[in-house]
Amino acid sequence: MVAQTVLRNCLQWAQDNGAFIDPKISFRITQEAGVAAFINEKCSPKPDQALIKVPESLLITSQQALKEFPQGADEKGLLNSITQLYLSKLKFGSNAVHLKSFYKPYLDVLPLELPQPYFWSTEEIVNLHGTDVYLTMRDTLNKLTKEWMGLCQVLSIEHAPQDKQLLLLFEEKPEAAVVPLEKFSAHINSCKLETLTWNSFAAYLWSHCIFNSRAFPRVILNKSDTKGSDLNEGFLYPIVDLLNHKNDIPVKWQMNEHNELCFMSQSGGFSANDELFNNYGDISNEKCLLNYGFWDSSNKYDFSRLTLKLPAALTNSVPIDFKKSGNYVSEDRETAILQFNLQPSGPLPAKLLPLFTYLSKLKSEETPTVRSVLEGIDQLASVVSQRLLFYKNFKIKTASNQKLHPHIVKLIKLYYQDNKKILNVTVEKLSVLQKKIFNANKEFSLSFKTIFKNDQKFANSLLLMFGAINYEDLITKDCLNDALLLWIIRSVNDTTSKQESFIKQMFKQVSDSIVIQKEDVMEYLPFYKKYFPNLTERIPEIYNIGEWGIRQFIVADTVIDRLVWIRKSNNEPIFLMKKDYELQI
Ligand SMILES: C[S@@+](CC[C@H](N)C(=O)[O-])C[C@H]1O[C@@H](n2cnc3c(N)ncnc32)[C@H](O)[C@@H]1O
Repeated sequence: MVAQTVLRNCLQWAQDNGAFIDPKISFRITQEAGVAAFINEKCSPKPDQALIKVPESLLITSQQALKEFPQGADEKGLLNSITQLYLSKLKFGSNAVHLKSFYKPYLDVLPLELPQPYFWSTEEIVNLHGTDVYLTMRDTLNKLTKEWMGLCQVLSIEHAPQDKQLLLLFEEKPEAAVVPLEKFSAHINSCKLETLTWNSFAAYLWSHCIFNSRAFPRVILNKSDTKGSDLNEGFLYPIVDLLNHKNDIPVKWQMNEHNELCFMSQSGGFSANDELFNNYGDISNEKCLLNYGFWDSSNKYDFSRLTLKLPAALTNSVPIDFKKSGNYVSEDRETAILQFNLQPSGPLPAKLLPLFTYLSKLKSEETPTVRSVLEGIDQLASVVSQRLLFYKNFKIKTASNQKLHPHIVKLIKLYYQDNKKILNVTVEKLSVLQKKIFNANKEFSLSFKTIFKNDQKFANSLLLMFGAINYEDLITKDCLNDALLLWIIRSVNDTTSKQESFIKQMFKQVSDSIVIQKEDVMEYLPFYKKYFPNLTERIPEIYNIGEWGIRQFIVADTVIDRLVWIRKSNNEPIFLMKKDYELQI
């Protein structure tokens, strides 16, 4: 944490060089969030009233960086990287560079020790294993190292001796291979921040994290040369970058006619001791953690990410453009990776249920049906529940002789807790949605439990056959499917009843179109012999009426595939009339 004097010197430096800081603001150092700005007395600044004005000459931009590294002038895509390298040089260059720098008071206020997880110890990072944050960090560090190596090459900068091992890791690996996160953390932790050399990877990582957590977009400078340039290009904005973040806070950054970049808060009124916040963008906790090193459990923009790895052919068969919907991450010949952000409140991600509905569609269903959507919800709930187990089972891992930083342990626990909460809510949402869809289509359904209750004659036959006294016994005795097959044939043979007509219709449809091979008959024969002719003789009032040939069973099995949805929550088979379901895709 920076010292009071360092903070005071920075504020003084800015004011001595033309910055304006409204006297109603004071900056203090807080335990939870480092430097923070507070309002001294009750006030209501007007929406266009600048509370802080910083002359352009105090900003650190790519222009200054290019003066230091003119070889990079043609590398338009590398401007942020070059500015970050420049910041490394300013902060960690030999004392002479640093001490002489105009920016010294500002550089001193930039904390050496950063809270972002890139600087956590290997023992702390192990606790992120299996999370999205872990994968993002690993991929970012791989990308960043390559970017830094390329930059050093373009700018003819020698590598620092302490990076030898790190460079070897990349030289030994084939281009596409990824270096594990633990290798990076071992390397980063072996570097002492106080004695970093400016051209080292750790210094570049520090700069990258400072830039990521403090830079502002160049477009706000309103420069004529901004047009057509990289929208991601950033610059450092001393003093205003001392403000902490809050989602939804309305703020404005604007250049005035005196070339001062102004900060306006549009929150309306403040009470004494209110914190004056900036708004870094409405960001999720994952971003808060990775880019800024903090977590806010009340964050309404939070989400839990659901990553799905599916066979590419399967995703391609679904008529949804995942690239357009922003769910698509990558694809090789065999696998497609899709991501969906599950939010604590609000609806499910738009394309998630359609995806699972299409994946649950039978060949015999040309379009999504009530059955496929109900089945899709079950499949999705099972995927979410599996992920939920991962978060639920988490326990902090630590080697007995290793002390983890209590603040980091708190962040890790919050990460798991809040992801768990979101996934729990999602499972609940899916269950409510499933009930809603089922109830809306109840008149087109027939539960086997009800059939069992109402058809006493048939239930008695099952008692004789399986010893099943009640419906639950069918499940425990593992004969539910056999009972279903027998009942379908009984119902088809019962020509007097007008009920269950959709089942009879489907039976006829399958029976008319099915081509039965010798192998099918062989497959069903043992099952058939188990019951026939025994049943015909013992219970002729059911099993000697109509047709009970092996063919009937083969057809009935297909009818089950097409019409029966087994409700996951209680394993109950329910006949659903084939009915289109309109999905919003
Ligand atoms: C742009 S700087 C703000 C000034 C910073 N507090 C400092 O000490 O220099 C961003 C950093 O401030 C801290 N920060 C910002 N907003 C925060 C918040 N709402 N809660 C906790 N820390 C926060 C994080 O460490 C973040 O990386």
